[in-house]
Amino acid sequence: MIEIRNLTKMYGHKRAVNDISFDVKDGEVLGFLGPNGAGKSTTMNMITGYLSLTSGTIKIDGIDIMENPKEAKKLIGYLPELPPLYLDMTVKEYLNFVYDLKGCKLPRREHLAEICELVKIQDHYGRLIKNLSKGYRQRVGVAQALVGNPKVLILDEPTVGLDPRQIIEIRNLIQTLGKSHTLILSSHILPEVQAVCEKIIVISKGNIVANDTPDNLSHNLSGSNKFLARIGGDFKSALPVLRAIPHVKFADLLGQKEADAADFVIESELGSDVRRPLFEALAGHGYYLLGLKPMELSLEDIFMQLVSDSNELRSDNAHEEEKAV
Ligand SMILES: Nc1ncnc2c1ncn2[C@@H]1O[C@H](COP(=O)(O)OP(=O)(O)OP(=O)(O)O)[C@@H](O)[C@H]1O
Repeated sequence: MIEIRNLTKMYGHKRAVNDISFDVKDGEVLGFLGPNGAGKSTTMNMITGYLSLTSGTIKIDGIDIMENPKEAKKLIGYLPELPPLYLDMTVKEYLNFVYDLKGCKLPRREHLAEICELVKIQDHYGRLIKNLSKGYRQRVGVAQALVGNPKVLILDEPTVGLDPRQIIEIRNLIQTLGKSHTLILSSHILPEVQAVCEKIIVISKGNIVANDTPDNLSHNLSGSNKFLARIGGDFKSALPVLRAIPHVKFADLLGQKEADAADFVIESELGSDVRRPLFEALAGHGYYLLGLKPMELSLEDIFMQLVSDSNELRSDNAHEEEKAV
């Protein structure tokens, strides 16, 4: 649905987005993640046609945003970081205004009523936007993005500045919208992306440093399979048993959590599944496997690792460039 090739944006001499390429499939919910200043908003603004490209191409459903901006923009609903609301309008006036602005051809009353029901603002339809809470204003921002029934929704930091309850409500709304749209969610809040996205792209200093599912990111970067096992019985001599299991590369005692049980960390080689041999070995030696859970890296850990790796890479390149000069 979205095809991005070799996209670059320069602000004068500053390279804000550096030769990035990625696809978003029809119906996919993509998290676009990165620290402040990474180039997220710049990328979103280029995809939505608000900002010109320095080089590269962006196609929405096969339509080139630069060659045919009007047709491409019809396919996109955009909620920028600062929603373009007119505070002195009522919700009704504002959504009708957006409807006219977009040249929407759908039956006006039914279409707007449907949107208000979906984002749950029907009870505030006649109220001035300036009198609404931040959470409700954000819903109005989402509503304007939905006018015209676009196939693609792009939401830039939709929960920034909201209180915890409002954040949960907007996240639930994003989840609902993700079922019927191709959606890009830009954020620097990891749990948010993890909660709603099937795929994650991490951008740092204008470069893509990861493009994968949340599970794969966590799995691949940890470089091994780590488990936390609670073992019952005479656990004091369990370590040699664990270490003798084929493909276990590390095992150690973490601590005693129950009267006759202890927790062990077990790390196996990547690509091997030691859960069954583990069970058999323990049972064979008279131990009880009381619990087994994966200890994958959190997205938080991964994010820090990716962003710092990309910084190291950049400073290496900078040294190389200095040497070349
Ligand atoms: N109009 C502009 N002129 C010059 N530099 C800009 C302009 N807009 C953004 N930048 C710079 O480009 C880089 C990318 O900015 P961008 O706003 O896309 O990042 P971001 O990932 O969206 O960050 P944030 O989460 O803080 O909004 C930053 O270094 C920023 O300072």
